[in-house]
Formats: sequence, C-alpha cells, structure tokens
Amino acid sequence: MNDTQARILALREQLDTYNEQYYVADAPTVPDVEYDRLMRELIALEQAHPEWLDSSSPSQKVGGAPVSAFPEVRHALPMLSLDNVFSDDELAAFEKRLHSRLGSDAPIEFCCEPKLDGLAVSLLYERGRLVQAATRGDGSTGEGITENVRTIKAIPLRLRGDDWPARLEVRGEVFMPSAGFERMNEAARACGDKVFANPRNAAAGSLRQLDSRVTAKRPLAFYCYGVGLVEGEPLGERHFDILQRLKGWGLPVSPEVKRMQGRAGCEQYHDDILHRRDRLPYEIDGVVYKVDELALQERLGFVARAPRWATAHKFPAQEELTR
Ligand SMILES: NC(=O)n1nc(-c2ccco2)nc1N
Repeated sequence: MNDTQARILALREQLDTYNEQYYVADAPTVPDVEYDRLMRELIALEQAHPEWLDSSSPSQKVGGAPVSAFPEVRHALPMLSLDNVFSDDELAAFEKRLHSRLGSDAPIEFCCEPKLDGLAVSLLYERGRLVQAATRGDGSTGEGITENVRTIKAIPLRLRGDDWPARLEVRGEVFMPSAGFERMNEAARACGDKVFANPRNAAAGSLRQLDSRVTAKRPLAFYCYGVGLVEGEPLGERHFDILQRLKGWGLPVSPEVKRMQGRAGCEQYHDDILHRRDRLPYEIDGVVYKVDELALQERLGFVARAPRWATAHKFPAQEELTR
C-alpha cells in the first residue's frame, strides 16, 4: 500500500469515528470546519484515484444520480405497528393481559423508549456493510430507499467490530431534529421553496426524494429501536441489552432508553419523559414499553399486526395541551 492509499484509509477511519462521536455518542470532538476540511481532502484523493473508491467510504454520503422510482422490498419479518394506551388505567389493563397470558403475576421488566415521530425504516447489513434500506410500507412490503438512507450521517455504512451476525436487519426511526427542521424551513421560506408542516412530514418527504443528493442536504437523524432478521448467533436474551450491542457496532440508540420494573416503572418513565418533552431535541408522540425478556415476548406473540408484548403510551396532541 502506498502513502496515498494509506492516507485515504486513515481519512475514512477518522471521518467514520467523528460521525460516530457526533451521532452515536452525542459527543463531537472536532468543529465542523475540521470535519469538512478532512472530507474535502478525502474526496479530492478519491477523485484522483477512482480505482480505490469504496462504496462504504464516508465520502459516499453525498448522494448520487436520481432514480426514476423506488423498488418494492418485501420484509423478511413483518414490521409491526404498535397498539396504544392513553391512560394509566389502560396501561393497567395492558399489564393485566400480560400477567394473564403469562399465567403469573411476577413483576415484568420493560424496556422503555421515547416514541420518535419520524419514519420507521429497516436497514439490512450483510457482513457488516449496509446493503439495503426500506420504509415500513404496509408492514409486509416497503419501498427500497437505500441510496437516500446511505446519505444519513447517523447511519453507519459499515458496522464497527466484527462480532455482528452475517446478516442483520436493524429497525429504527429516521427523524428530523427540531433545530434542523426550523433551519430548513427558514431557508425554504427565504427562497420560496416548499415549507414542511412538521418534522415528521419533513423526514418522510426527504426520504422519498428520487434524487439522493437532495436527501443528503436534509438534516436527518436516526435511532434504532429493534432488530428484524438475524442470521447467525442470537444477539441476546433481553431487548435493552440487544440495543446496547447495536450501539457498540456504531448504530445510534436514544440515550433516553431505560429498563424499568413493572407498571409503576413505566408510569414513572412516562411522567419523566412527558415532563421533559419540550426540551428534547426532537419531537415524540409518546413512549413505548416493551417486555424486555425475549423469551416472554415469544410466549406473548402478536395480535394481528401488533405485538402483545409492547404498547405505545401516547401523549395528548401538543395543540390540545393548554400552554
Ligand atoms: N417510533 C418509535 O420510536 N418506536 N417504534 C417502536 C416499535 C415499533 C414496533 C416495535 O417497536 N419502538 C420505538 N421506540
């Protein structure tokens, strides 16, 4: 390997690390101007040496030529929607149903998560490389939006480490943080472009761009919240621990995810997140409680399209709240 090749590999590794620090650890260590300088050097070296271009290079997050349509993608496992509860009484009924189906009143451990108000996506990694991304669609079939998703800096094109399964489907939410949403709409108003009604619509509109170079300019983020297809060793026995393993491979997980005990723990989590809702850097429309032990999830199964082992607890819509 000559000096230029070594420099290209070092720049890729350094920029991947900066992306992970910014989007996974939420702890950036370099100013944007330094990140941009290194990216410009990498792009210049790769343009001078196309024979060394690698689709997983961080320089490839700028998007490419437009496509005419999105291909259909059939999900290996259905992407489920969540059942809802709207009150503590309904939460109590949810817990009662769990105890009844499990035939035990033993306290249940839940993985509690903020319910991000974005767009659910499925990411397929083969041998640690991102090979496909798709929307949830109707739960069985979604749209292939791989080129658009590859431009999202929070989503790694290559997983860290090497103890990931040969094929791993990661599921999560693409969303637009509030600050980025305001900045983007401000710029759109200034030049007469389309203004989006809310961050969810802005994220959906950005992901459905046929020209991934447009998507690349949108301030999108991502948090994973589960897995679908896993080929190889099981990832773990408890949902919370699996999320921590995903984080170790460079996939962002919300720092608000917590393991709580029983219904009381869920209510405490709900009230804490509701209390801090307006200070979170992204919009949420509730919280999600998931039975943490996968063995219990399997015993509980699903009703129609929603898992018996999980429910969302929705907040009142913001405009309904008296300010
Ligand atoms: N939207 C959101 O934040 N979700 N959605 C799920 C989900 C949907 C189906 C199973 O889990 N989990 C979280 N945190």
